Amino acid sequence: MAELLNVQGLSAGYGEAVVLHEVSLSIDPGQTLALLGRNGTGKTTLINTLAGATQQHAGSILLGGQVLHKLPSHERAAAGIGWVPQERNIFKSLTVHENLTAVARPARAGRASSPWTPARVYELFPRLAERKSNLGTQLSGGEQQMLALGRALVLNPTLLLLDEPCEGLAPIIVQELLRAIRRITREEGLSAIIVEQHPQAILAISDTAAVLDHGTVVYAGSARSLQEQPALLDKLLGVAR
Ligand SMILES: Nc1ncnc2c1ncn2[C@@H]1O[C@H](COP(=O)(O)OP(=O)(O)OP(=O)(O)O)[C@@H](O)[C@H]1O
Repeated sequence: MAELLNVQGLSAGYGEAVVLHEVSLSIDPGQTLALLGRNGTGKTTLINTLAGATQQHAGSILLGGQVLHKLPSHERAAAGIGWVPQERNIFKSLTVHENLTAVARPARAGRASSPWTPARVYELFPRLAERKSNLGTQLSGGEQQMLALGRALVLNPTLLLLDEPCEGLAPIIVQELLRAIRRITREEGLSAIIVEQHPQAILAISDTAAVLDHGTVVYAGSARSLQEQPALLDKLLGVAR
């Protein structure tokens, strides 16, 4: 099967500072990759680099065979990247519905599953349907995260980049979001890279995993295998046992 995402020798950072060192990874169509690592190891920098929001020094990024690393961020969205940054970046002065309709774009030709529309986002997150006319400023943290995810979905991407989607949210909302993410990836077959602080929850809904340390990949392999080796996982994440 042809890879969906192929990253080779990626070095990137901020200005002259290099944070990622020769990162290589790949994702097959329909697969979910859990991106793990201690604080400050470069997870957000890798997500932002794929989205075109850092200084890339070396390496290549191909999505479905298309060269991404030479494109500016907005053209990467058009090429199929659905980025949900850590800051969520919703338009706070627009309503929920305006946030969704402002960015919606038709699905690519040849797509197997139904395209994402604002109506399908409301079906995924009934809370957003109830808040349709509310401004972004009037939403809870969980609702903002649902809207940020909905906004990425209506771009009809081929690869979702989710940076700590559950950060700072109440456990009941985390469960709701994880269920939605599982539905999007498992049932709809959308590919995703997910950064999360709670490895077990995210490994359980991922096919593969990559662990970063000091900006380099120190584990790349099956999510289940990592889940079944808690001692290795703790070692890679620097957790004392
Ligand atoms: N805008 C920036 N300018 C300069 N350096 C930055 C910037 N953002 C992050 N860094 C540095 O890059 C390194 C990696 O940070 P990054 O946020 O990618 O890590 P992370 O693994 O996502 O951490 P966390 O789990 O805490 O979010 C850190 O040393 C950080 O200080």
